[in-house]
Amino acid sequence: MKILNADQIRALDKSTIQNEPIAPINLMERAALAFVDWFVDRFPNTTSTKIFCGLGNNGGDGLAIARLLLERDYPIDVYVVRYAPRESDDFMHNHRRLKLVIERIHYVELTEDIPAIRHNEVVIDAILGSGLSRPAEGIIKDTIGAINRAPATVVSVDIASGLYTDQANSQADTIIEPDYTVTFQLPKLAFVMPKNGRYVGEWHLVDIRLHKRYIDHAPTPYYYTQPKDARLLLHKRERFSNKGSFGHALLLAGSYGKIGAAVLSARACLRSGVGLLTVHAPSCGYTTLQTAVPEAMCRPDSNERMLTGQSEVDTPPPADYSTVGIGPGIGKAPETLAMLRDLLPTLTKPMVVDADALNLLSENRELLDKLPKYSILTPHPKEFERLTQTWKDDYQKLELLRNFAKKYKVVVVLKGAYSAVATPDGDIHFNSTGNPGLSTGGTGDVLTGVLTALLAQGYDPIEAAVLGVFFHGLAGDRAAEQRGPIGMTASDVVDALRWE
Ligand SMILES: NC(=O)C1=CN([C@@H]2O[C@H](COP(=O)(O)OP(=O)(O)OC[C@H]3O[C@@H](n4cnc5c(N)ncnc54)[C@H](O)[C@@H]3O)[C@@H](O)[C@H]2O)[C@H](O)CC1
Ligand SMILES: [K+]
Repeated sequence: MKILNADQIRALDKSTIQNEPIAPINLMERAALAFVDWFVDRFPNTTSTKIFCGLGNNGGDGLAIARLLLERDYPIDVYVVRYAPRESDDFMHNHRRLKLVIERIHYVELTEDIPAIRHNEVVIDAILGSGLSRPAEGIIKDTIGAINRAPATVVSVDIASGLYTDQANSQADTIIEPDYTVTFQLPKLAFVMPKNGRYVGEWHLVDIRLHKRYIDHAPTPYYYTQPKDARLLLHKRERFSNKGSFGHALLLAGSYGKIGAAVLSARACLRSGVGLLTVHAPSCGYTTLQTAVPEAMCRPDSNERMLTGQSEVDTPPPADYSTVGIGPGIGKAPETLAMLRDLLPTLTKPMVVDADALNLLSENRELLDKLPKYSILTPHPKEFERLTQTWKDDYQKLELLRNFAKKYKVVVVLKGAYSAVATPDGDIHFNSTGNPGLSTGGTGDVLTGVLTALLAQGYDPIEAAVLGVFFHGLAGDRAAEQRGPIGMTASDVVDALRWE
């Protein structure tokens, strides 16, 4: 699913109006109806509801919503926040229509006009929408503040008033903090910015049948991965295939005290469909690995405690494996750095690089150019900051992410809420699965095993990253359902992995 910017959403409106064709006021009516269908499913018509309307089309939506809820016998109070001398045409049209069916419309011009809001009420926020062009000031700011301080449930129409659709707000901006945002047709970039969580709440899409051809042709680097997008990427398994058909992966993982990371990534790799797996780990981990992950072959490093790459067990060189995954629990010993330095020039196929392997790259940046093209890097924000620089906001972070992926021709999975998959051609795919329970030790090791398995099976690296992040997050959601987000562990995520 595409994510369009504010200008494109405006152009999409126009294109729908021209090509359907449909009168603007009827598109507004369609949007209002879609919102009301969502609303009546969640709030009974005994719910005391206050609708705050601005003077633009977001406000126009609010007036139409008020009229439609009144027709459904909801106890509605309407407050028009009169912040400017001019109203939009569609606002005026709905203003006239509403006055015919409602006893009284309240006008908020001074702070004393702002009503008290009770805890059992629902506030519908239709003050400012995607047309926000400057921070909320004056009576709008005061009204937003009052709504945020109130103990009511808040539902924002299209986007929280005061939140920019596709650019950073400043810390000082006053923005509605909704429990829900009901937006039209496509998600907004603001919704997948981790720092905006409190200004979005739980967001829902309602379809208002905007012009599909415009959407299909609209250029954007931003995408939102939905279940159907991910499932389309899944390779079907042929009946008569053998383990050789699904690749032989090599995982370089573990150090003294962190053999568990190697166990988790190995188990996840096997749970993600790899044909064969060899784990190269320090010899202290040999018995553990052979016991905990009997399905994996183990190549013990000559060093007891850390990876040097040497082993008395003779196996093919890393380049002969379908894919190499490196990083979980490896530490940053000089011997391990030396192994990485020797390893990279020998590899041409995309690999998976995680955790301390990323940190070693940050500290030895000349190695970045040695990465096989289209390798998948899986930093969490701190590791990404070390690879690049600090950023002032989520939007600058996206630019850093896109530039890094393009510069080194790698796929970067920036883990976190709405994990972002940045591709060498400058696209970013935001993930739709996962939950805060995944921020528990070891889930990154699990993702490394998942991605290594997908590359070993021949998935295109971009597809592997989008697919792997999706199903890893889905397994996290299942684990949270079974154990709760607090009690779940990375092992639960491995056990919850399912590929269908
Ligand atoms: N396709 C869709 O998504 C549809 C969306 N609809 C609704 O239309 C709004 C966008 O309408 P627009 O008039 O462009 O923007 P606003 O309603 O937000 O109007 C704001 C209005 O006020 C001015 N303004 C901007 N920032 C401020 C500010 N900080 N203080 C005061 N005034 C401000 C600006 O000049 C604008 O004109 C969208 O959100 C949906 O709710 C359609 O109804 C249906 C299709
Ligand atoms: K709004």
